[in-house]
Amino acid sequence: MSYTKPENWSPGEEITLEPAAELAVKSELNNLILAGPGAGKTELLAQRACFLLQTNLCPYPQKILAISFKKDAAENLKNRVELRSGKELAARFESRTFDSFSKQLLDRFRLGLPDAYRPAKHYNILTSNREIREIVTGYIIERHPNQPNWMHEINFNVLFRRLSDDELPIFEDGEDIYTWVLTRLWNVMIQGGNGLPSSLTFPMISKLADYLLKQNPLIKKALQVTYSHVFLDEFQDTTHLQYELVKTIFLESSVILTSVGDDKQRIMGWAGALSDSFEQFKHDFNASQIELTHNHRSAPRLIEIQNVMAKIINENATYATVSRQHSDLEGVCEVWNFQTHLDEAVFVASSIAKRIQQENVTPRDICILVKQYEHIYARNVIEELGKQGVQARIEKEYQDLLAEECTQLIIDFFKLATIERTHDSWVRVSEVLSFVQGFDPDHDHLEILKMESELNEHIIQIRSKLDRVVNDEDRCKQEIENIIKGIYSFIGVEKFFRLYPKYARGTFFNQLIDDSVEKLTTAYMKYLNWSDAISDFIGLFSIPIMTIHKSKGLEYDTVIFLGLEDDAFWSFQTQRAADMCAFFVALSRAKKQCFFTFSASREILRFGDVQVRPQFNQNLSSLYQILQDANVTVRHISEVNL
Ligand SMILES: Nc1ncnc2c1ncn2[C@@H]1O[C@H](COP(=O)(O)OP(=O)(O)OP(=O)(O)O)[C@@H](O)[C@H]1O
Repeated sequence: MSYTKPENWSPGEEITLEPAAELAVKSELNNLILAGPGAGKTELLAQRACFLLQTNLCPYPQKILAISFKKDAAENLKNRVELRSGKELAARFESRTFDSFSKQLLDRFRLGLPDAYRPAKHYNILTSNREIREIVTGYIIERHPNQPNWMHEINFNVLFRRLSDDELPIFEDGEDIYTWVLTRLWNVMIQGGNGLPSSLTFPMISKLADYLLKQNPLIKKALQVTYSHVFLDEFQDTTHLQYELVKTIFLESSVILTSVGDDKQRIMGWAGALSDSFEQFKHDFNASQIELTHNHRSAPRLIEIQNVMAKIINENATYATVSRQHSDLEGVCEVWNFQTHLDEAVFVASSIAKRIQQENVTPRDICILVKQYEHIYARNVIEELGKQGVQARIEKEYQDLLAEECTQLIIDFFKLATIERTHDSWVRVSEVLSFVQGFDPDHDHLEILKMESELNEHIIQIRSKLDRVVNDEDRCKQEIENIIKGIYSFIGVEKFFRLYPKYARGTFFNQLIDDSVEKLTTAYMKYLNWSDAISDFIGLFSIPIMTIHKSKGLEYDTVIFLGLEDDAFWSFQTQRAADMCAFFVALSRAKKQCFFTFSASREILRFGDVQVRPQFNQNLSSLYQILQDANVTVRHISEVNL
């Protein structure tokens, strides 16, 4: 492998780094990089990874660890690095979510925990507080029926918080009822019994990983040697637990940390994001602060509005400047007012349809955002879009599945068997196969040629099977399932699991395969041709609909936010800062156009029922005032306009 000298390294073709970004890319110190939306924070991490790998400043065989919040963000970063530096170098770039990183630590080093805190090998993962409450009220009461009336003294919100906050091991303190419950809760969740499997939540997993590293300094040392550099993306949303784990592993080591973030996009406060993560990081890691000012994403008019909002969220916010790719007047932001959600649906759907038909915009360039309950807020818009021949889908049902390597591989095999020009898929599949087989691309030429010829054969077989799929849902599903099983037995499931150990545990892999089979069947039955079915599965034909939380880090030509109303922002009075940040995230996803709707009546969820209710914007009046001050047009759309 030949490496580039640091002084000769340059970023990719379309990328120009502002001086502060170049400094951050090449720095050999701990840095906190602060920048607004679209400033290229994620891009900067990708560039920095390429710089460190291509120059060998991350010296072989050491690795870079990048931690993101969402699976698709981690995947996106990994893909950008792979694209620029090739799979071989990118193999030393480990891009993960916090949850997957802490789970991997626990799974690998579980035996380093004392018995009392060692979960079963195949523990269950719980994702809701409701399940924990059931364990407390069911299992603990059953085992300790004679305890005093402690249930009445327990505030479950405090208990949930302390389950992830209290240091391990927990010591019972007679003065503190919570320690009594927590000791038993940890015990029953770790050991399981009476029909309950060993069960953990992700915060508990993080806590256990932290505990195990504190107990085993040698494992900690090994991690410090494994990684030369660590990246922390979206650092504004780091929780206390996550930050503790980072400190436990990397504080006072020679590992170089780069954190990037934007305090105006802090929208995970409800999930325990630290409010002073930037200050803590600078202090603990003696990190320098670097600020970026360009906005590479949005048109000038939108940046103008973002700048107004940014100052209100944080009076010290840096003024974002326009990157050169736009003309001065570009960018549209409007509020659309309707009498009913049905009027809203008709107008939104026809505006979208018009834009797609007349302006060369694809469904994937447009995004519909809501604050919560996508299926309620967007139901009528989806229906109206359908009438106009435009598909829209609730993206969370696909986002995680499509970000998985095992799903991407299935898509690549299907593309190779059904679509003609698929060079990228060929390269990806043959790279995975070489990796799985342990071939060295510089030396094992003959083996790779043989493998590629077998791959070709296998693809021909898949093609003939796909050609025979019939217009019968059950048989179609069965055939797709067989083809996918065939793909994994061709690759070698055990070997594939060694490359991605996350799939070897529990039923995760099987669930992903079942889900892919289900969704591919639905897509095929819709089009009865494979090229369209695959495009549909990966979402090319549909407008994505998601919550603001799910839209973090993403960007679209046009963003339409449905329901800028008091009911959607029900906590605005008590959580003004968090809701302003959420609004800012929505606004800043748009490259060219951003619309917010208000409807005087709409369907909302009330006491478990969907009901039509009048809507108001009094609680949001300060937000509307900001939009008015920024000269955002408010359009009243009546039946006449429809
Ligand atoms: N240096 C650059 N030159 C040109 N384009 C860039 C540069 N950096 C980023 N971009 C482009 O600008 C857009 C925004 O970049 P990116 O997603 O990295 O921003 P971000 O700061 O992470 O945004 P956010 O915080 O809003 O999620 C992307 O389309 C990216 O390709």
